Amino acid sequence: MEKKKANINYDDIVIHVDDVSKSFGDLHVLRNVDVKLYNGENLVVLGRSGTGKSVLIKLISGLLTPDKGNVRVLGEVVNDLNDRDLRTLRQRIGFSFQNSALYDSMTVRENLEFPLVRNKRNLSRAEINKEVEEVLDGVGLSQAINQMPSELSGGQRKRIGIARTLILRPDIMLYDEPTAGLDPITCLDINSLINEVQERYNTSSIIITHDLACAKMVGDRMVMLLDGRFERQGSFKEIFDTEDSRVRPFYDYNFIV
Ligand SMILES: Nc1ncnc2c1ncn2[C@@H]1O[C@H](COP(=O)(O)OP(=O)(O)OP(=O)(O)O)[C@@H](O)[C@H]1O
Repeated sequence: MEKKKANINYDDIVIHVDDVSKSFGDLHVLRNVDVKLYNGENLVVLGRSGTGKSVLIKLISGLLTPDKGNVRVLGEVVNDLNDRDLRTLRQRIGFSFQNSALYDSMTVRENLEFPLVRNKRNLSRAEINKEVEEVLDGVGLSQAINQMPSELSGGQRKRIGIARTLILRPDIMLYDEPTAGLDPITCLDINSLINEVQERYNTSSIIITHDLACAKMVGDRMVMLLDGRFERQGSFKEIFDTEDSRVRPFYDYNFIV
């Protein structure tokens, strides 16, 4: 399923990982990596386990600093920011991670209120209710407002997790393996949601995935980490139009085996 053309502003670079290298001792994870995320774009990052995709996300969110090069996010050089400015910047980034679980003892409403109350302290009760209802509607789960997470399916919990991130109206969304562990129909559902979020909230997103159907459905552009570099960039077709033995197995495993 090909993706609908998105409204991308190629004059506005939202994230620029600019000639970045990162090593841990003798392990050279990223070598002179250069990648840009444009305003309104969904960028898919592919790569084998252990190639440095999480390291890339940690560099973008300021949890790691590069050995060389700069990471620019929303006009700020992340590696130059002090703790307070980094916290402010992180509020503009939504993280949808596999382990960003919901609080089991709270209802869906309470789960969604939590980041709002913590980050926007001066909101009235009516404003909080409005935000919660709007964002739940946005992920198609208005009816779940008073349910406990344990009463929801894996796909629904994932949707609520994304809603909890969206409630702070981030400019950027970072999705780490959004379809991992979900059945194919729920995967389709989550992929559609990622595209709906892009359209409705005008977000720019990085999606890390091993699921090529997901990559194809949500990605406006793809990059593949190979031996510490983004050697392959482009459309799905451009990435996989190769006999490179480091690349072919991704395609073959997803679509042929
Ligand atoms: N803080 C750290 N200290 C030492 N080594 C690290 C650290 N963080 C990551 N690494 C190493 O860097 C390499 C890349 O790790 P990373 O977690 O980015 O891989 P990944 O591509 O996200 O893998 P996966 O798809 O399995 O999640 C791994 O070999 C990992 O052990």
